[in-house]
Amino acid sequence: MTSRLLTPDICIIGAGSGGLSVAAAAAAFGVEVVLIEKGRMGGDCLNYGCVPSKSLIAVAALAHDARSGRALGLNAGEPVLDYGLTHAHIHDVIATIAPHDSVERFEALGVTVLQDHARFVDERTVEAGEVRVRARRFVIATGSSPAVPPIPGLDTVGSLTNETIFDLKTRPDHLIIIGGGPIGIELAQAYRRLGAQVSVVEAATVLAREDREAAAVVRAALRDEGVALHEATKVVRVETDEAGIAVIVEAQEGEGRLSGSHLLVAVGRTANTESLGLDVAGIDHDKRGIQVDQAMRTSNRRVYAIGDVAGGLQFTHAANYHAGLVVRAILFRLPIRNRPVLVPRVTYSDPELAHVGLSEAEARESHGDSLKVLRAPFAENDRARAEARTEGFVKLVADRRGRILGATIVGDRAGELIGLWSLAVSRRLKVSAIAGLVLPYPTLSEAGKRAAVSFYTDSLDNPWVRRLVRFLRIFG
Ligand SMILES: Cc1cc2nc3c(=O)[nH]c(=O)nc-3n(C[C@H](O)[C@H](O)[C@H](O)COP(=O)(O)OP(=O)(O)OC[C@H]3O[C@@H](n4cnc5c(N)ncnc54)[C@H](O)[C@@H]3O)c2cc1C
Ligand SMILES: NC(=O)c1ccc[n+]([C@@H]2O[C@H](COP(=O)([O-])OP(=O)(O)OC[C@H]3O[C@@H](n4cnc5c(N)ncnc54)[C@H](O)[C@@H]3O)[C@@H](O)[C@H]2O)c1
Repeated sequence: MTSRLLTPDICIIGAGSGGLSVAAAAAAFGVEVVLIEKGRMGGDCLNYGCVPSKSLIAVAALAHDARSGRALGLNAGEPVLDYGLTHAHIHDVIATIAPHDSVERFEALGVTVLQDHARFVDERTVEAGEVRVRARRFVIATGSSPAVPPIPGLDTVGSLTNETIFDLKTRPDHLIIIGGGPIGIELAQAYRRLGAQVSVVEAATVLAREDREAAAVVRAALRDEGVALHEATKVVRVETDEAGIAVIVEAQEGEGRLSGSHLLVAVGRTANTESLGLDVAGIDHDKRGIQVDQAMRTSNRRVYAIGDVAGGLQFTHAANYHAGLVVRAILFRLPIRNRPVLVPRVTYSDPELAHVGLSEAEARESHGDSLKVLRAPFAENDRARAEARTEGFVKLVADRRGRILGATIVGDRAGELIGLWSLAVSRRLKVSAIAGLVLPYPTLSEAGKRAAVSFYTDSLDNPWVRRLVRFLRIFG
């Protein structure tokens, strides 16, 4: 077999969130780029992740709003679901975005797109089908796949993952979900709101990576809506039964059995490192993914790894952030440093749970007792009251001088509210910057300002401040 040799400046493996961002930016600067994708352009986020899940969540939110209007005097009746149309909506949204990530668009930008499986054959050559690519730099952006836990019976019952659940054309009657991370929780609430019975089996606690108080608010909302949460529960085995699928579980109370129509496995991700030829290319990797330094460089100095495969944060905007860093390094040879603390995250449950910067626990480790924890509950925010969305709070952590170290928001539209705090953390702002902001009334963002203002609450009782105010009165 004769193979064609390409010698671009940059070769990117994987056309998902990370790879496409590198390709688009490099092509915009007129750099020669080869992009290799073995599956669907757009990767997980577009096809099996963010986009379909948020489209489903949007329909579920409409159903929930229709029901919750009753308490406010608006009875729209019980919503009637046509899941066929919900399925169509999900895939219409994917189809609307797909041209932006398509082979056609990238070729029009000047990128050579190869639709094949890529693997390294030596330290500076990648093979994709009949093409060999020798590039000045390589960027591995191969993402991750759903992890498969070693649960007896799992391979025989026909379970779902994020790669298959959005293809269902009918709504599950009883969806059992193994795993209470962001995937499990977002989809549990969505299917429950669409009328399914939903049970979540979680080995530890739901949303365990999040602030405990904030996760408790989401947990309470899910329970209120009728999601059955089984925490600290181990899956012993799964088998088929007359309902469809049975999950045998073990908790402190003893063994139990959950019977459902469908089973979703959402227990984390496995980095896509297999069959990439990493060892022949001298690229170190382990169970978490490809090992990179702070500059996203692998043990092979020609090769960078970004996004889910790089073993750190697994978010679309994290992959985009990594992409921006490596473009700066490869094109302009600028020094770069990956700073995960700047990357916000949002779980799109309702209420949403958003976070950026240090958590309270992390900040306490580095700042000890001098740490200031500032809070404002949405129950005291007028817009939240008007909209009957008073659950949740804003929590800030600041050092003793008021520098903002981190923010957690749980509540309605928390994902939209976290942007301001991302700016505060990345620009090392002090609470005074936010306390001095003029914000429109009535908005949810005022809760954040209120938390910032509370930094000064102590000074209201401070005798020196009071004395100063009395003294200044002398001047008329
Ligand atoms: C259900 C779900 C919901 C999510 N929701 C959100 C969300 O709301 N917000 C958010 O920020 N993140 C979300 N994520 C995470 C987000 O999807 C990922 O973090 C993001 O897609 C990672 O981008 P990436 O470029 O690293 O990988 P991907 O987007 O997965 O792209 C990797 C690409 O590489 C290709 N590839 C792999 N191996 C090879 C090879 N050898 N040769 C050629 N091509 C290869 C794959 O086919 C794939 O297209 C969600 C994930 C899931 C599963
Ligand atoms: N809104 C978002 O940005 C968003 C949404 C979905 C996914 N994601 C990304 O995708 C990643 C993967 O999500 P995920 O929810 O699959 O993973 P996760 O690792 O965040 O959570 C998996 C959960 O499954 C539990 N678990 C593991 N094995 C189990 C078992 N055998 N039985 C019961 N429980 C078990 C773990 O304790 C954990 O709580 C996330 O970490 C996130 O980075 C992001």
